[in-house]
Amino acid sequence: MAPAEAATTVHAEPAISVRNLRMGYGTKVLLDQASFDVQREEIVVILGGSGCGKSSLMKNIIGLYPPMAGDVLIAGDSIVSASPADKAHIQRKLGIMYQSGALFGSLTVLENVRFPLDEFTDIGPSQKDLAARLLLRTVEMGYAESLMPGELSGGMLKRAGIARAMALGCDILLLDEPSAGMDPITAANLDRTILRLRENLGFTFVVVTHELSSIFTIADRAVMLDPVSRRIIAEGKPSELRDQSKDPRVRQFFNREPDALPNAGTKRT
Ligand SMILES: Nc1ncnc2c1ncn2[C@@H]1O[C@H](COP(=O)(O)OP(=O)(O)OP(=O)(O)O)[C@@H](O)[C@H]1O
Repeated sequence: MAPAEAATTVHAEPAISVRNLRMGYGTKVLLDQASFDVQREEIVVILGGSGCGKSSLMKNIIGLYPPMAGDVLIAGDSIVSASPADKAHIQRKLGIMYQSGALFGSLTVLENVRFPLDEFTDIGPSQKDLAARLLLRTVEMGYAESLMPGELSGGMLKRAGIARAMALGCDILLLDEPSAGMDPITAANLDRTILRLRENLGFTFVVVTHELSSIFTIADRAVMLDPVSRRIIAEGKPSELRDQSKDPRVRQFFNREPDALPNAGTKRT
């Protein structure tokens, strides 16, 4: 394929396209009529109250659970209707890091990052080590390769988790609450890593997060879910949603306002 043609093809489709999705478990619907796109090299955050289905949406996007209705396209290919072989091929474009970072406690950091290469590739051991070292350097963790997960801070665990998620050559990363529970400096360092991966390597990100400072730092767009209506209630640039949304639930979230007190305005006797 000629370079010009390749460039056209690469940018023709959104990285992720969620189309009219209904998802949930059993008969319980968590989200319905959800449609949004994530463009290549975009950072989109998924927001919403606890239990509204953010992690479940990630799992539907990566094809771990089938939606009740609708479709999810990855670079134009449906992950929902793909054959098992095609689905595995599509999933190679996606890397996911769960809330815990989920490293194996009995393996060193380097072995953890090398693990997907051991499982899914037949490249030689020294090439695997080299690839794993490069990935660790990419997330500013080169110095920690021989440490055990139990010796890492929360921020280091997340970074190693990102390196492992990247190991199989994906270009779309889905991160589930990457900065939850971190001190502000560690969280800011992780935000910088995410922005650098986008700038330097062209990664696309979908990030579930509640952290307002992180949202305003990294997100090009936010998609907000609502557990009551089970719909997407807002989509757009975080600063515009904060300042211009007509929906009080959206303004409340972005301005970090508490709920109104039930008896507000009545005088206590
Ligand atoms: N595998 C499952 N089977 C059945 N119900 C599930 C399953 N996974 C999650 N749920 C339920 O679906 C709902 C949404 O869960 P989910 O983890 O997607 O929400 P969330 O928005 O990511 O929450 P949080 O912000 O607290 O992490 C919850 O009520 C949860 O108990």
